[in-house]
Amino acid sequence: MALYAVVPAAGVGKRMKADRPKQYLQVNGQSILEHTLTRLLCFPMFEKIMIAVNHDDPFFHNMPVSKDVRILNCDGGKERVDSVLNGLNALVQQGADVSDWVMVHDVARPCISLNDIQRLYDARNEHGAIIGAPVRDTMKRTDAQGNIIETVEREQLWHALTPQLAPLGVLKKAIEFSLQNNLPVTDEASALEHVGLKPIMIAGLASNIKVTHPDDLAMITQFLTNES
Ligand SMILES: Nc1ccn([C@@H]2O[C@H](COP(=O)(O)OP(=O)(O)OP(=O)(O)O)[C@@H](O)[C@H]2O)c(=O)n1
Ligand SMILES: C[C@](O)(CO)[C@H](O)COP(=O)(O)O
Repeated sequence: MALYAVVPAAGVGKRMKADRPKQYLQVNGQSILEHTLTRLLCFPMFEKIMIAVNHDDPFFHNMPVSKDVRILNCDGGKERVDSVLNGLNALVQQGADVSDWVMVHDVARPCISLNDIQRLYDARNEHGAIIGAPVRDTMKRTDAQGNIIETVEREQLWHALTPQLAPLGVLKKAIEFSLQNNLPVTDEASALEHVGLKPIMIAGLASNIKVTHPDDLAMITQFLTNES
């Protein structure tokens, strides 16, 4: 069975408060999107990489990486889950089979390691598998005013990261079911859980952070500089 990637990249990056969507901010002379796609392209097993971009995206199609033979693109959607579903449907339209494997990876996670991708692929199963990082700190829940309400048990508590893997048809049906039933889907595993599946957690590098807030830029610059 073939392996495909879907890269949700149609967000606007509100929390980054930048002059452009965060995936187009530059780090070491390249946009975050280029860092991420270049890294995914280094994993030879990806048959095709389907990136979901905003319909009016003024940047993507002018980038050399958009011309790579393995890079396909489709329109993103209102929410991340809609962009992912659009990507899955676009892959099927391009000839992917529902029995093929798909990994979904945020464009905003440029520090993904090829080793983590390989380990996720090696863990492939019908329930799905995701890359995560175990929580390291004591976790607190607060009220809206920041008053600590409780300490959250952190045993077996993880940060869900990406990529997240599943059989393409299984994930597509799980997302469609979740949307039809108004169930919350913030990652692929939550959709799989909604249909009773139990994806496996694979411990990955904590450096695989999602660029979300302005202070994340310094961190990924450090990670990407140290790797090069
Ligand atoms: N409608 C959307 C919303 C998000 N994403 C993508 O989903 C990933 C994770 O989402 P997030 O970090 O929340 O990105 P944004 O939605 O851009 O950030 P914000 O919530 O701060 O606006 C990102 O790669 C983003 O581009 C997407 O493809 N389509
Ligand atoms: C999918 C994800 O990266 C898992 O941690 C995360 O949920 C995406 O960010 P969002 O802000 O929830 O869209």
